[in-house]
Amino acid sequence: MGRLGGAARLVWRAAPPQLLGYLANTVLAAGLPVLLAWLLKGVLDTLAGPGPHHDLAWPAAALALAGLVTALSPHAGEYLGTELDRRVSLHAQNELFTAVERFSGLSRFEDPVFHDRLRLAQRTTTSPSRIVDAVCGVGRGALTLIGFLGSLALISLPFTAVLLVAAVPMLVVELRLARRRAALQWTLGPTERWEQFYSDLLSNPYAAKEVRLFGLAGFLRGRMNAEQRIANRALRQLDRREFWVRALLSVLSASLSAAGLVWAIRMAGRGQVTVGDVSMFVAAVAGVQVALNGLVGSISSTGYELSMFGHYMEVLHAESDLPSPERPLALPPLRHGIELRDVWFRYSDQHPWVLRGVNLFIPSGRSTALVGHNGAGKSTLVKLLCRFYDPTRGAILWDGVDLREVPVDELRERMSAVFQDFMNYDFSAADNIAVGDLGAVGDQERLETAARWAGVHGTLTALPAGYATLLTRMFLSESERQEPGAGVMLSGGQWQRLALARAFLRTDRDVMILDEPSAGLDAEAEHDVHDRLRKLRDGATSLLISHRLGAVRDADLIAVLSDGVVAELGDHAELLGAGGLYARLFTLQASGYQAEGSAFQVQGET
Ligand SMILES: Nc1ncnc2c1ncn2[C@@H]1O[C@H](COP(=O)(O)OP(=O)(O)OP(=O)(O)O)[C@@H](O)[C@H]1O
Repeated sequence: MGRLGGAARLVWRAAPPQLLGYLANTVLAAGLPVLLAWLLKGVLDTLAGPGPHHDLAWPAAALALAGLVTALSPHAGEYLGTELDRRVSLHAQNELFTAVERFSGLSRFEDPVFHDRLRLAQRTTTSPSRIVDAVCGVGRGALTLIGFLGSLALISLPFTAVLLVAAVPMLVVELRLARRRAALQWTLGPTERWEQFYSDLLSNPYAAKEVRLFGLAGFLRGRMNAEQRIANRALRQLDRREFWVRALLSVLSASLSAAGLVWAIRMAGRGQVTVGDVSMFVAAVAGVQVALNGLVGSISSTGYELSMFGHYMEVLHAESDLPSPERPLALPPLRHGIELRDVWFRYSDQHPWVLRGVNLFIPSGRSTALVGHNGAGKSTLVKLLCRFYDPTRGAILWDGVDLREVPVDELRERMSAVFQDFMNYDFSAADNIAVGDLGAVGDQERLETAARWAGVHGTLTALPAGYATLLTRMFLSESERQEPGAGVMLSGGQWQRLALARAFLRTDRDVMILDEPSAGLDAEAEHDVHDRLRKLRDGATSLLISHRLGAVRDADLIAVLSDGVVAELGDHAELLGAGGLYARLFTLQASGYQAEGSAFQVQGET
């Protein structure tokens, strides 16, 4: 009932006039067949009586009018139903993604169960209008049924009772089938996700290189087909079961009608009922059966749609993945620094520990660097700083205030970041930068300043439409595709610079996080970017992660993450002197630049 109420409220919020129109049409459609049958009986009985038949003009006109409205009503219903669908779908989709926006962390997006639920919830955004449709179908069926049952009962009460009793197993069976179908949709979730994954890989331009070079297409297609076969097998089983059950029920209902018809004809032959009664009987039996079938179908599809709508409601009412503080504290501007106090973290209870008691103070106004082997947990630490997850144990304190005590949006407003796995948006170059701060949309001066900082301004101005050039060819219309230079693909390093420009839009923020900001850049560009970053980080609070140790050596503080803890801490000279992991890695990297007998040395190293 809760889901039914939820669906009804949603439809009412989305399209009140369309809903009222649809309901009115439903009532009309329900009453018309009964009215038609009675009018026809009246006309036939009058005709069968002694003539002349001057009093037939009005019933005939009413019959014609009822016939006309009967003919128009389904079209009106279809139009109103489709319009209702459209409006409800838009409204429901908007509500769904507003709810998804509430999940401020990342864990839900990494949870397959959540993905299955979201996929079904997206698919059921038209469910509310279908539920209304099905409930209307129930109402319409019930009204028609009552009308015809009343009419049939006047002719044969026992036959009416038999028809009604025969409907009970039909209803039970249909409800069970509906429940099975809804359950199957849920069970097939992982299969459908795999299938989607393979089909995306086969058409994704970013995957196309490897798929072609390694000859993966046939392999992926085979796996995709295998998943589809698994789903088809399960669906086919259910379809077969539905077919046999429904065939059996149809035979039952057809036999009943035939028996009734034989009985009515014999009665008329004996002169015990009129011709009009026979016509009424035939119309009523057909009407009752159609109405009963419709009613049972509507009840079962209401059940199915309500089960599916449950996924939508679950997403809508799911708790946020990050608990929000009951009495949030204001986040002060960072004065002293951010402290990680005995931070332990693992992605879930089933995952191993990534951080095992990290203690680190990131001082305000200073540059800190974080280094360590692949998989040491550097990016994880960054994600904790942005509060994409909460520490499993321990706390992160912003000038002594626990990050869990402040509104997460406020925290993120204070940060600027370039992530290791930054996004390439299929937008224009200008919008690709502006997403770093939506306040900069259309502010060409700000965008250009950020692009200059990232050293990408020249590249962007040289594009066919400058900053307005679309950085994709995926969304161009047929005519746009013909234009030379419409939709340009950037190189990896150029994308990296755009990601940097995005972060540079936020230089006024309290903390700047740079996770491998120069990974895709050529040597000159890397040198240039780090030069700029050095200037930018001077006097600002920043955290730089880089495997290029030459780039982190200027940091005021370098932390080495190893085995889930900060194993070494100090500036470049101190860490080199300590002769630990940092010294080993630095020396190893530096040796790569020192060709034997070459005059080239890593800057500052002798
Ligand atoms: N979303 C996730 N779910 C589960 N495990 C994860 C997730 N992200 C990372 N990990 C695991 O956490 C560990 C630390 O990963 P992280 O990305 O933080 O390392 P890193 O130090 O940044 O590595 P790299 O230098 O290669 O970028 C790895 O073992 C990784 O497999």
